[in-house]
Amino acid sequence: AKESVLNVCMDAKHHKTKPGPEGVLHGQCVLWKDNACCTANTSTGAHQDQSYLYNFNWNHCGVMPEKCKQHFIQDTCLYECSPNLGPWIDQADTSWRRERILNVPLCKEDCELWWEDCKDATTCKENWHKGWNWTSGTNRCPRGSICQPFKYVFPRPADLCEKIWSNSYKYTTEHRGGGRCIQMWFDPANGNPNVAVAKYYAQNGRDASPAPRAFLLLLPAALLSLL
Ligand SMILES: Nc1nc(=O)c2nc(CNc3ccc(C(=O)N[C@@H](CCC(=O)O)C(=O)O)cc3)cnc2[nH]1
Repeated sequence: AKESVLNVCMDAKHHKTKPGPEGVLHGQCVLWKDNACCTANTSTGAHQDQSYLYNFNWNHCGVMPEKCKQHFIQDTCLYECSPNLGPWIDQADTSWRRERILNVPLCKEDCELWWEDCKDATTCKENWHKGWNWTSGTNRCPRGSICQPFKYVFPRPADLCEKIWSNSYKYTTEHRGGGRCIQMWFDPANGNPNVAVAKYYAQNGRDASPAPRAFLLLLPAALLSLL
């Protein structure tokens, strides 16, 4: 098992160097207060429009509906606070972060509810990491782009979850509670379910998924049958 990827924080813009308890985390980030990569300040920023975190403007195509914004806040909390994303940490080497997350297997329900609650919100871009007009100090739609409902920009839930943050997430058909996918939302009364998910992927490889694994197990028999 690759223990080194368990209980770690990525080397990015606002992350702590090591996870640890935080007395108070704000609002939706409270789920991570027993063990977090974010500070209280970062958790507060996660809830603000155009916070100091990235000066990012959710309302770049009109006001983002509250039910949609909740998912973006939860995404920010997971991204900034989770100590269980180690198996998916990758080099980023951009101006604002050394490391990023890549292909975190997001639970089907979390992705689908995010899409459902945002399908009528509007945006002008598919990838929110790059290509904005920042001349005003916050991100505005670049020339030539048009504001459209999410359901046209991201026809399926997978398009939203995967494309919006440059493949931070991978859409999966794994279900919440099954221990094979990362949950953006969970009930902290039952502990953090993502601890076991990170452990599983640390042991089995971050690309572990039932179909390729079954294939790999059968591969020796298939090769022998050729002799
Ligand atoms: N799940 C998840 N994964 C992430 O990677 C993530 N990243 C952010 C950070 N968001 C952003 C968005 C834009 C810029 C930005 O400055 N974009 C510039 C290019 C900067 C560069 O690449 O050097 C631009 O061109 O718009 C920075 C951070 C927020 N939530 C996330 N949530």
